[in-house]
Amino acid sequence: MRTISLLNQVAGALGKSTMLAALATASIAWNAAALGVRSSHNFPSVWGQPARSLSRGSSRMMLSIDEEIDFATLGETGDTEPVGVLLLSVGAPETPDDVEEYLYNVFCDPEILTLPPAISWLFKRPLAWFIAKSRARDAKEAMKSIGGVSPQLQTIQAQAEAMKDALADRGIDGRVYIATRYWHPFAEEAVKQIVADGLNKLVIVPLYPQFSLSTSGSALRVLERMLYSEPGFPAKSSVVPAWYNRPGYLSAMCELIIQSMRTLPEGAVARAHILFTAQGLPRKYVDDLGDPYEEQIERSVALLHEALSAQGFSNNHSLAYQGQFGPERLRWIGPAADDEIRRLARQGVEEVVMVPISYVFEHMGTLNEMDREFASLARSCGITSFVRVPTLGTNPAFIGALATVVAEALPDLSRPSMQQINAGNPVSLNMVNEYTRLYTKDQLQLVPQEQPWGFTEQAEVVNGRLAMAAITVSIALSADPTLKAVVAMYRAARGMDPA
Ligand SMILES: C=CC1=C(C)c2cc3[nH]c(cc4nc(cc5[nH]c(cc1n2)c(C)c5CCC(=O)O)C(CCC(=O)O)=C4C)c(C)c3C=C
Ligand SMILES: [Fe+2]
Repeated sequence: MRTISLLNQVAGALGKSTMLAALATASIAWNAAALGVRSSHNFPSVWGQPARSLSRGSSRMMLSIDEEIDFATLGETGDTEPVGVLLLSVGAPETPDDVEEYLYNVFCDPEILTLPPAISWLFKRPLAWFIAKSRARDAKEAMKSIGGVSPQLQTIQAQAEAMKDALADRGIDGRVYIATRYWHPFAEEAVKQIVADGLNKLVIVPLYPQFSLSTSGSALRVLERMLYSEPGFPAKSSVVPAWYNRPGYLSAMCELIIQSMRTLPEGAVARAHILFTAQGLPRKYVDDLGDPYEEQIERSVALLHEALSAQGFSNNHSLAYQGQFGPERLRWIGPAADDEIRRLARQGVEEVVMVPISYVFEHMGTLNEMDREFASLARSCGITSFVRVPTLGTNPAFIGALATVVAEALPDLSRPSMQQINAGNPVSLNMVNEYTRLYTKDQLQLVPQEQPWGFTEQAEVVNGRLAMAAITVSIALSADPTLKAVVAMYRAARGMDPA
């Protein structure tokens, strides 16, 4: 189980019993804090999560790969009403000082760290805090090593600007907004602006070419809740969950790959091995939750290889994954990129062109992991030429592809949902919900909500119990009322050696 594995990871560093005691103590502190203290920080997109996921289990969305869609025939509405375009991404800390809080937000995401609902409300925030604390130092160092700032938001802002122009070129009055999952601007901030701007139409485009529950899925879940709970949320909205197979994306990628290949020493181009890399994902997402990410990554590679071959670059190629973390036994989709580099070197490969296919902006994973760690590993293994293909950024062909993706979504928006029902067409379950009012605002509030440091009914009951327990324990330990003593008692009670 993912959760247990992460617990084990932390436990590995501290010793299981110490960690349990620390967690229990943190939990007491947290719940005690819930008696009236509210953080000065606001993390709307984290706090807005229901404790129980709305669609865990077998009803998970599974995207099928449909090669038959003729994208060129979509679009063309002739409608001049302004359209909101909401770009979704991960978000990055602005400075090294933000790192801990940012990681806390990441690990509060139930799509990243999933706890059983029965204990989630009690342990999730202390556990997220604990993991964030234990990862923060390395993450801060990594951030400092790339100049102390992640270029992510700046690039997305430039992408948004460029998209506005590309949409205008297509006759669309697009207003482009940004929502990042774990840092500002959060989805709530973006939606507030969209509502204030009075937009009636919205196309949501995750800046992830391939769909994963852990990325686009998580961000869309937040927006789905807002669709039902935010007055003024654009009445007509559409999502493009994945665009890894769009011709514009593929040709922009090919262009960048070929440019990088041409920087290789003369004569080496044909010999170079193209190593496609993608962000890793715990195998459990694919095997147990039906995450289509791995399948879409593999399809991206096949399509890119096909497109490159058509331009005379039918080089040997392979696929590997990066960014894995956690304990050894947490299985990730593979192979891992570092293992693949070693394997290629063992086979005598001397030129490697590494292509990141799941990111569309530079960030820690490209600037630190690829440019420093993988490049130095490749050198030490005897690979003489190692070239990393840049991410798409504001590449005009790529921005054009995204603008086309938006244009293609417009006919969907201009068809009111009731029209579909009246026409007797099949519609999504969401649309049925809309019309049967399965989700009303009141009903939504019945879903247990995660709260920041404020009151929840559960927290109040537990606060009472935990406060009593804490008072009892501190009286019993009045000679030495410290965590160390609590841990010692805990270990003694379990018949363990002293820590
Ligand atoms: C189990 C944990 C994680 C999964 C699964 C995951 C999937 C995933 N992530 C990206 C792209 C990015 N992730 C970023 C940050 C980030 N992601 C995780 C964890 C998981 N991601 C963490 C803990 C963090 C924080 C940084 C770190 O400690 O590594 C970023 C932003 C980085 C930056 O701007 O500096 C990106 C981009 C994809 C595509 C993906 C799909 C499976
Ligand atoms: Fe990530």
